[in-house]
Amino acid sequence: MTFFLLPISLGRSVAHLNHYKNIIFVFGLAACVDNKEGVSTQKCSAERDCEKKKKKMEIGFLGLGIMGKAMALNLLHSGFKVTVWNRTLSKCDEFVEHGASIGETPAAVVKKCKYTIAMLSDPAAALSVVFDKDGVLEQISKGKGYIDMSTVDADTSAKISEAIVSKGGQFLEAPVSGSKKPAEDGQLIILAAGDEALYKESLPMFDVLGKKSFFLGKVGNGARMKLVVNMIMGSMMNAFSEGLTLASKSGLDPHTLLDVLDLGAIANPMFKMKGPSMIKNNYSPAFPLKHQQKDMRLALALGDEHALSMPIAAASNEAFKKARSMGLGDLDFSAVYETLKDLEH
Ligand SMILES: NC(=O)C1=CN([C@@H]2O[C@H](COP(=O)(O)OP(=O)(O)OC[C@H]3O[C@@H](n4cnc5c(N)ncnc54)[C@H](OP(=O)(O)O)[C@@H]3O)[C@@H](O)[C@H]2O)C=CC1
Ligand SMILES: O=CCCC(=O)O
Repeated sequence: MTFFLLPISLGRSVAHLNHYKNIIFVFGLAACVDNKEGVSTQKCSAERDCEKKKKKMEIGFLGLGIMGKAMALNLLHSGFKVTVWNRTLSKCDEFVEHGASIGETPAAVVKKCKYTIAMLSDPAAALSVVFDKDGVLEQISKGKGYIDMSTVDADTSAKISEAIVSKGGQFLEAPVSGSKKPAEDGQLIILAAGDEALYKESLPMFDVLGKKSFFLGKVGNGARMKLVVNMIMGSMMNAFSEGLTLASKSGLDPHTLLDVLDLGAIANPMFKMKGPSMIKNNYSPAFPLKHQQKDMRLALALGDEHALSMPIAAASNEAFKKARSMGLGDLDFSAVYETLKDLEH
């Protein structure tokens, strides 16, 4: 632990508090705590050095959707210099008032920045941003790193990695666990794999974006881990929806079901957070259902590779597909609950 004097600053917004999330106040002294697999803000000998390091890091950010927006804002509020790009370019404008620059194309962003992060919807988007005209590949070169944090399959990640490395660049996949709120609060769980040197260089950024980073080895392992986690999550959401529906059909109060669940062995943050809004039919999107169905599909493809029978995941995928066919793809993935109500009529 490194101790240093810190001026006490109160009354900041949550985003600004994110700077200090690794800092514990002890009688006017503060300690940088290592909570990131052996690496964290303690790498800097003092907060002053961390700030200098951040200001020197020119970071590109591609994809300002639900997750990308929160992540790019956290980087900006933590003192990084950030250049943003989004396919719908007008979404970049609001970032300028937070100190960001705008890049006209992915290539322009990579040209300007030593490190570029991408947070895009799916494999097609991740490939397009790299390989299409004005894409990342046109400007990636030795000394530049590309960090794809989108949820994609291992093959997509490998294709991108090979292309980046063939141009002399470094590649890291780093999908995340955690949704809109953890992204806003800098509390994501980062599942990185690929170039280990780039992983280590990325830790000052990951310290801002997440609460824990894992380095999982070769390219593809981050994607695989993420798909396994989301396959479990999607299956749980379907079991939960069936439980809520069965409780209602049986004349039980679904709120009481939530209370019972929360006290027992299967209590979990997802039931606790999503349950009350599901009961109110509120599906304001944190994790869009279309992305959850994409993840189920990709996880099932991973199961195919290993001839693994996954009947629960397969049934859950069908439910998410049905929800998409009902026009619910842009709502939160908890809207899969609606498919059961549809069956009631
Ligand atoms: N939301 C969540 O809770 C979580 C999401 N994820 C994953 O993170 C990624 C982003 O998710 P999220 O932010 O929710 O998604 P959004 O749908 O909110 O944003 C998707 C982003 O991808 C861009 N995009 C889509 N298609 C293309 C394309 N062909 N070319 C270039 N850009 C494209 C969109 O641009 P445009 O604005 O122009 O449409 C937008 O910036 C996904 O892979 C998702 O699975 C991971 C953890 C949690
Ligand atoms: O990919 C989305 C994951 C959402 C979550 O972990 O809550």
